[in-house]
Amino acid sequence: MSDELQNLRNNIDRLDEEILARLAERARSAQRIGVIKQGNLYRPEREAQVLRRLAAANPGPLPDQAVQRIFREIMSACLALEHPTKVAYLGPAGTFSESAARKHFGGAAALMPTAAIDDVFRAVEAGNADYGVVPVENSTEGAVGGALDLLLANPLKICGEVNLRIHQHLLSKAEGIGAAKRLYSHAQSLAQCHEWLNRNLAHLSRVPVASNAEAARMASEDPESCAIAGEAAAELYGLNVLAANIEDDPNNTTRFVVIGDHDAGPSGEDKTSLVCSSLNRPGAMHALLEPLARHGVDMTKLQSRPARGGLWEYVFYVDIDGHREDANVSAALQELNERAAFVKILGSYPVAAI
Ligand SMILES: C=C(O[C@@H]1C=C(C(=O)O)C=C[C@H]1O)C(=O)O
Repeated sequence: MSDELQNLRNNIDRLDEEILARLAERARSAQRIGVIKQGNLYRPEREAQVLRRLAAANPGPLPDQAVQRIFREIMSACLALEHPTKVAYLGPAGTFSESAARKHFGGAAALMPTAAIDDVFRAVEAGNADYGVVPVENSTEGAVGGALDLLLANPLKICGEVNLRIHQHLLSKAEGIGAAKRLYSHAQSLAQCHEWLNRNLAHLSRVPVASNAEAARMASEDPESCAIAGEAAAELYGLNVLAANIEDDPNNTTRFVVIGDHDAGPSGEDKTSLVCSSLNRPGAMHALLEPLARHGVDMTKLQSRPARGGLWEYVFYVDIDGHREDANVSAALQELNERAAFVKILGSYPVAAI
């Protein structure tokens, strides 16, 4: 081995020991904070601030995202010293919801798969999980209506958001597509790859199933089939990737929200989500949203859903920039409240840091 190589490795060994000693010191500080806080240690706003500060201070050559992923894991491990955070998600193992939960809570969290989205809400409400992660919208396919309805009906709060780039792969137990007779996937995933499928596999019958992880499981038992699912499902079920990244939109992204029994404190870069309905008279919708513009509050999402119980009546899901405790947001929300037939604040939370 050359002297230079040996020297560099010696240097890395010494640095690793320094990093390890500092990690231990950091973990002890987090433990002491746990004693002072007594109770729930997790603070989404503080974690977002840590990740943003480190990205801003990053001297390179590691990219900001790599630095943030490393520190996400450090915080996850520090938090687990108290007790591993229990997070419910729409299962089974291998779904994109699982990847979103991992991305947000890190490797030390205890993830709990559930059979349906409403079970995620139930697990958190019953205290069987500390938090839940649910998909709310996809950049190709739009709103996940069921999740929006549950957010309205449920007392839980949104305390975070996760954006996950969704890469879809064509998977099979077989080495090639030649013998395949069926294609399994979730309807959302089939829709996200619609054009690619029409161009490349128009002859194959498409079978929608409960989740893409379930599709991967079925394909693992049936070599005459293939599935569309993500990397996590491919690994879990030992499938070959016959074609990678087959989503039609190269920016295909799903937005998830984190739900818990409280929302988050202000982090300096926040969003607030609410649901409202206007009085049923001309110009009511404009009157409802006008205070936002007047107080300089940016609206980043406006989505309507049919209101349960009234034919052709709608509720509106609104996301705005800022925390509900920020002066301009608080003033705008108070006026909106006076003008609306109904308002529910779903929560304020940090803008996704990674
Ligand atoms: C240590 C704290 O508690 C938790 C652990 C954090 C960390 O390891 O940096 C950050 C926020 C909390 O989720 C804190 O509030 O500062």
